[in-house]
Amino acid sequence: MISMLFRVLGPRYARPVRRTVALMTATAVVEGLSYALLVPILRALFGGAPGDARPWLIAFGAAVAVYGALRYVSDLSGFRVGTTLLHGMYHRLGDHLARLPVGWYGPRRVGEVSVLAGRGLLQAMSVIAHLLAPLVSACATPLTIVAVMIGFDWRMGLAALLAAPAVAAVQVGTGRAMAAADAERADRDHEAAARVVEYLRAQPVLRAGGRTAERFGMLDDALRGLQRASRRSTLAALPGVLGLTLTVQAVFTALLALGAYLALGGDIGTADVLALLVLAARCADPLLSLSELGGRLRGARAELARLDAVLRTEPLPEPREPVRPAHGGVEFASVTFRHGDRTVIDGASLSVPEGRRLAVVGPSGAGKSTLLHLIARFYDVDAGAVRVGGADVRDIGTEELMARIAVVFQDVHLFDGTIEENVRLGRPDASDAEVRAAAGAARLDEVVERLPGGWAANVGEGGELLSGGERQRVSIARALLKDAPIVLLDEVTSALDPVNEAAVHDGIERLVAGRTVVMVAHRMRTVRRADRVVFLDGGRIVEEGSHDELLRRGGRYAGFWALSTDPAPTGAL
Ligand SMILES: Nc1ncnc2c1ncn2[C@@H]1O[C@H](COP(=O)(O)OP(=O)(O)OP(=O)(O)O)[C@@H](O)[C@H]1O
Repeated sequence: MISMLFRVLGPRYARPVRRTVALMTATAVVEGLSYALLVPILRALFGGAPGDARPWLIAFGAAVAVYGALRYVSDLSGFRVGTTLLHGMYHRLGDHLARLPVGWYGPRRVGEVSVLAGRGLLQAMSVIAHLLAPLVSACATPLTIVAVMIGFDWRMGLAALLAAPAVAAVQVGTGRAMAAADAERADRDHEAAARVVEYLRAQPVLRAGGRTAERFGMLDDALRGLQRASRRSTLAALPGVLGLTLTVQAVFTALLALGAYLALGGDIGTADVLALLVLAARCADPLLSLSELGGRLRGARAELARLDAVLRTEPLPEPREPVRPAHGGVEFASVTFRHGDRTVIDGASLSVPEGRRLAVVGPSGAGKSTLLHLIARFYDVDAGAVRVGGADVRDIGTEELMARIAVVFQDVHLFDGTIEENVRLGRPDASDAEVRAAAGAARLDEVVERLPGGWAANVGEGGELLSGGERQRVSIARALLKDAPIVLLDEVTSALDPVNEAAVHDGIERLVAGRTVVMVAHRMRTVRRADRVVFLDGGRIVEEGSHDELLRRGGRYAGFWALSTDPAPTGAL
């Protein structure tokens, strides 16, 4: 666990943690040594010379004061390192998430990562802020006490030392026995948290479906699963707690018996036995606290493992010697791409010369959006190559590639800020006039005029205060502002109202003018804008040509349009 902790922390934070652990160990040792002074004190008090106890009592007071000061400093250091780490880890996780391939962000990931970044990170980092000091103390203080006992009487000391392997064995056994129950509980916990997020997000759909009073079955199941897993994990912990208590008591009883035996044999004085037993009793508390600490540590370890898994997910490799694309053309050379076992793009080859437009058409699930994602290198291909400007996208630096590509996808995400801030994301250093011009070209200015607050109007979380068509206009304005030579367009499938439809159409016309365009087209009107069309089915390009050629050929493409335009009125396309 310690190596996982240091790996998660990274080299920058490992050193302050090591320093804090050293300070905590020193504190625990001083605590143990201060207890050691009880032996001469008790010896003097019960050995018939109580006056001899005075200097030892003063030394004990001084040792307790040193311990108190060290404890304060080490607790403060643990707390400070914990909070600094928490802050640092948020940044580390955030930076790492920003470098992960966009394709990594599947629908489940959002719930998972939000739980991890919130509660998970807190729990993982609580190891340092709250668990490290008691853990170090629970191990180092008893060991120091045992070392002192060996110094006073090796037989009693060695007998006490036997507790160490016994306690370690119980702890390791409990950890192993609990591993499955703990992992299940942590999984259920994450599942339930993700379902709560899903339930909240699904409110509009549930209400529209009239399921307001009804409970969300999947959430109920997840919560029931969590309850069962928690019960199993609590029950699984019981033998460990009991085992630890019995072990500690057994060792203490053995020490008591050994002390009595030695005292009766005259090998050791009664006062010494009493003093050593008091020392042994001081070991019991920290040892018994191990069972509670163990449970909390296991919980933190599960979160640490999740954090470790995310941090170990490799970002797409950056090229060592990046290549600059020579032009704005796009090419697929025998590209195969799989999602898990499933081949989503199967040996696709195509070419879009600079300034030309390619429409991608095909049934749902054919792989159309994936084709666009591969151009923007959301994922790396499994075979073949995707080239932009003649260069393999894997050989182009991410920034360079992103600078050449503007995307307008169906699900537009807006940040909770003003319209202007959202448009400016396309090119953060654009002048106000450029932002206004792009917004005008996307007919976003009409939306701005209507909104109270105008340009400063807030769009709400995810752009919820704007309609779907209005959000599309923001996305088009962003792409226009970016002024990239290649445009990837995934056409909105849902119907827009006539005003928005016309505005989005106008905006897209301006956006695609003079650029290389690859667009997923769902409407005949969009396809007509393209120079060439590929018809994709099951990840394969089954037909390719101009719209008119393909219609004349009477193949899959012609059949597809016949089917999708009938019985819908052709005017809608
Ligand atoms: N993250 C993912 N993990 C696993 N499979 C995925 C993932 N994303 C997409 N797929 C699968 O890949 C296939 C192609 O998906 P894609 O979105 O490219 O199709 P599409 O032609 O754009 O569909 P539509 O027109 O319905 O949007 C689908 O069967 C989809 O289920």
